[in-house]
Amino acid sequence: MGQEEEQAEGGRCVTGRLAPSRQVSSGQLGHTGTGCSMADPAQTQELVYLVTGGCGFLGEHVVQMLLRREPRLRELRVFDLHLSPWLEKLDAGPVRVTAIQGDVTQAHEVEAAVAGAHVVIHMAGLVDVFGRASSETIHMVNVEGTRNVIEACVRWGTRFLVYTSSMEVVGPNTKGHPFYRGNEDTPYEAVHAHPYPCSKALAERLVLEANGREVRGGLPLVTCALRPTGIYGEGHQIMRDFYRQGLRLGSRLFRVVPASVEHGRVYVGNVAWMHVLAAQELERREGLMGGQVYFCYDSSPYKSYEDFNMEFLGPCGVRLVGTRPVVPSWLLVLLAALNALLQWLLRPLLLYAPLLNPYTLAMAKTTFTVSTTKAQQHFGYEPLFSWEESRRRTIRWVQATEG
Ligand SMILES: NC(=O)C1=CN([C@@H]2O[C@H](COP(=O)(O)OP(=O)(O)OC[C@H]3O[C@@H](n4cnc5c(N)ncnc54)[C@H](O)[C@@H]3O)[C@@H](O)[C@H]2O)C=CC1
Ligand SMILES: C[C@H](CCCC(C)(C)O)[C@H]1CC[C@H]2[C@@H]3[C@H](O)CC4=CC(=O)CC[C@]4(C)[C@H]3CC[C@]12C
Repeated sequence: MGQEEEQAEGGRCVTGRLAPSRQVSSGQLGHTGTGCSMADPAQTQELVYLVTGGCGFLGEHVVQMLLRREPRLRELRVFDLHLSPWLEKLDAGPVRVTAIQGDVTQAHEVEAAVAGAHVVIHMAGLVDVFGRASSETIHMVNVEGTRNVIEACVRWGTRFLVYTSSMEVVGPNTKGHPFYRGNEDTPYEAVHAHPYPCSKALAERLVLEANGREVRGGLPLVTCALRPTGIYGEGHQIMRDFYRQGLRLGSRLFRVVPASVEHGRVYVGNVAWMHVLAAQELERREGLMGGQVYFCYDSSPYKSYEDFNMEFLGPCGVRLVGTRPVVPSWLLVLLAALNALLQWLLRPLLLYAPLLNPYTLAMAKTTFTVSTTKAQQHFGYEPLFSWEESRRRTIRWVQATEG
């Protein structure tokens, strides 16, 4: 198992919004040392990568991972609706980092960012299961945004596209059927009603169907989709919310779903590593990997959502009250429905978006775990971070969030 270096500091980054018809304008980072970069000077640095959604929770880890683990990187374009301040502190070594503020729903902005890129990792999206955004907005960003990325690849001759999909493309379904230690071939009735899983399923289909399309220059586009289960780790907003809630409730949280319901969870560093590896290997193994889906997995234990969170919140002083749910199931269903009603009633006045709603309750109550080795077999993926290391890093981050 790898022991990744701490995040690098230093260097500077030129940021700027692209003019619609211009190609990417970029700034050369100061060459202030190699930092964490794994770049081997003997290897030619020729590749241009684009990461959409590169300033999000997962995106930040992917950007850092690419800088450390892709020695052929010449330029890294980070495309996001909101650029983060940490971009300015990146130590990119000899790699040029170009920050692009842009919107995936705007085809011309996507085109300008893709032009000249060899590989695109597309993870920009609206991750919303709490009713913050309308279903139309979710569709526009997640589906039409993905369509724009594909069309831009075709137009500019970009051959390799890795899409961040989700376990939600499969389930849990609206009937609450368990998916127990399933793999990519396990039969499951995938029925979606919520806008988020619907959008991820549609976008994933677009990406997989685009595999083999002829891009500018006559060569085929090679695509694959990675399906993380619930990601955790440094930067995970929902974990932070639970921690704050626990502190507000006197360092306690109350068990609301049975401990027997298991959830697949995966460490953000391993999801990032899997993206980098998939992107690197697509070229060499296009026949095998093109058009394929892969669950993201590692050695994190199977537990209920609440028990899993306690692996990190427990050492930070929060305890989980109850070996069984402290609230009867019917009452929880009622509260979730009440929250949905309140959200609807209050919408003209304010945004009411609590963690509990009928959809999140259904998710929390349904077992969904994966057990697969497909990524290992197809492109040699092994988790970079052990469970112990993932846990240690996450605890340290939770402790620091309230510090
Ligand atoms: N967080 C999780 O547990 C899981 C996430 N995923 C997927 O991973 C990807 C990344 O998710 P997270 O990092 O968790 O979410 P995030 O919300 O932290 O990151 C998404 C990024 O996309 C950007 N973005 C949103 N709309 C955009 C637009 N119109 N144009 C350009 N950029 C835009 C956001 O500014 C943000 O930086 C998403 O595609 C999500 O569906 C999949 C499975 C699990
Ligand atoms: C917020 C839920 C837990 C709270 C339940 C309550 C209020 C009863 O205590 C989370 C339970 C399962 C989570 C989802 C799951 O990990 C899969 C996901 C995949 C994605 O692609 C995006 C995130 C998410 C939908 C994740 C969101 C939070 C939960 C619903």
